[in-house]
Amino acid sequence: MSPSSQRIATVYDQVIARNPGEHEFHQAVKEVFDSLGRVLTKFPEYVEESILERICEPERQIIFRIPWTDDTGRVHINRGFRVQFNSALGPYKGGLRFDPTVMLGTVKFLGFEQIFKNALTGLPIGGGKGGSDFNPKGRSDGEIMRFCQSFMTEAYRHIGSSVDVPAGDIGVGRREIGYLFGQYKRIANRYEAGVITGKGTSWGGSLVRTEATGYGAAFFTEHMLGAINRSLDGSRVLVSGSGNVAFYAIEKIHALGGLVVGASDSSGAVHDREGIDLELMREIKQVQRGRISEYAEQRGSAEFIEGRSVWAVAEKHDIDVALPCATQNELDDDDARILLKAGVKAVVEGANMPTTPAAIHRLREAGALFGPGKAANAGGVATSALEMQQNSIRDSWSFEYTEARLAEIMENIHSRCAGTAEEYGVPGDYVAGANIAGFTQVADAMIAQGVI
Ligand SMILES: NC(=O)C1=CN([C@@H]2O[C@H](COP(=O)(O)OP(=O)(O)OC[C@H]3O[C@@H](n4cnc5c(N)ncnc54)[C@H](O)[C@@H]3O)[C@@H](O)[C@H]2O)C=CC1
Ligand SMILES: O=C(O)CCC(=O)C(=O)O
Repeated sequence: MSPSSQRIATVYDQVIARNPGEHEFHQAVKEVFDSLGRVLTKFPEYVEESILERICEPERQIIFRIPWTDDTGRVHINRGFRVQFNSALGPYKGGLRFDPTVMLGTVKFLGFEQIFKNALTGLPIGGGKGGSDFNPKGRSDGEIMRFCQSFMTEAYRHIGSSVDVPAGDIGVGRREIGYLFGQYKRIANRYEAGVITGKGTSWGGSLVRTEATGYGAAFFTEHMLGAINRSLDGSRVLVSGSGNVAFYAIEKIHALGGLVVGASDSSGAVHDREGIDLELMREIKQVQRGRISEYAEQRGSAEFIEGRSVWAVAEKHDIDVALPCATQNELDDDDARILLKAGVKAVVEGANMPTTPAAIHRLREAGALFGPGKAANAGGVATSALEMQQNSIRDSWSFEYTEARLAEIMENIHSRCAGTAEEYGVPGDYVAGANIAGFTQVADAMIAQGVI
């Protein structure tokens, strides 16, 4: 084992020992560390300055009680988190997730990913993430509002437009951002628009932020396919999920000439041979907040596959491209096998860490392209940073201009990942390219800022 590999193994063992039971955090750290052997050999100062040890330790972790009252008057207690991971490049930036599965390890894995993703955008934002184990499913608007107000009653002390800027993630969309911002404004007694992103466009939000993660993932996919002389035009595509990221990924893939023949939610998947009808999907998922089975009930060309993931559609349909856009570890080794048999050429992560390490290995061994989330889904946070820019100059940009900025940022991320992979002797390895490019930028800034 080389001295660099030895050091990486030692620090990884320390991460496991210091963060027991946080398996998703361990997984995220390992995926980055696996790319860094050559980097540490080339830049011994990263070892001398203990950058690996420092980058795995959040600068600050806040855990708090969230009491709230339901519509019957019953009091509930949830747990809130904000992990302020790394501020070497700018104020902490990253979303909030409201989901019953959220625990400290979840927020740490997401916050860790966010450090490198935010670096790749080329914009001045550090890495952070937050959330709660609150389950918004089935809750009334009033209950959601009271929960968000209680969350912000504690969180407001820790955030600010130059300190830490939250946004949405799973279970947190425009409605929740509104309630969170309203409570911040009330307690802080100032209209500090840049304190949170994903706001409504009439009160400080940026056009394109809603669409940005999905659109960005589609742009990134198009660049990856371009590198092997293919394109989304005419491609048969599967997208998992049917939330914010999935919906707008499907919209842009269709605009670029692809056909998305499957989507899903946590109850199952739909297979639609004629392509997902987004107006029907919008009505069911965004307006009625219903289940995806209702889509199949109302659409003649669609079939509901109960309790299975969307990758099951690849047992019945040839597939060129797959975009996991729902949640972590949702595409495993068996799914990768099914997708490869169906002819998949590229898997691109719209979600954060949705592909298991074994699945990534299988896909890459088989010669399929693999686009990691920290690069492919960075369009959301990048557009959040554009929202912060607009807030600070009290301006709002047109849809066309903002989308053009997003497209340019995604093109730059693609060429940075591809170029870095080439430079380190692993052409086409977007995982290594993204990890090395993000890590070196953050590490250099940490060294420049001293031991803090
Ligand atoms: N919203 C954003 O701007 C960004 C989100 N992401 C990531 O994208 C992913 C999706 O986030 P959003 O679309 O914002 O959340 P969302 O709450 O709008 O949608 C999540 C979707 O995933 C589905 N889902 C959850 N668990 C599932 C499972 N086990 N199997 C199948 N479907 C399942 C839900 O039914 C829902 O359709 C997450 O990993 C998130 O961290 C990444 C970058 C930015
Ligand atoms: O826009 C943001 O700040 C949040 C984006 C996010 O949470 C993510 O990239 O996973």
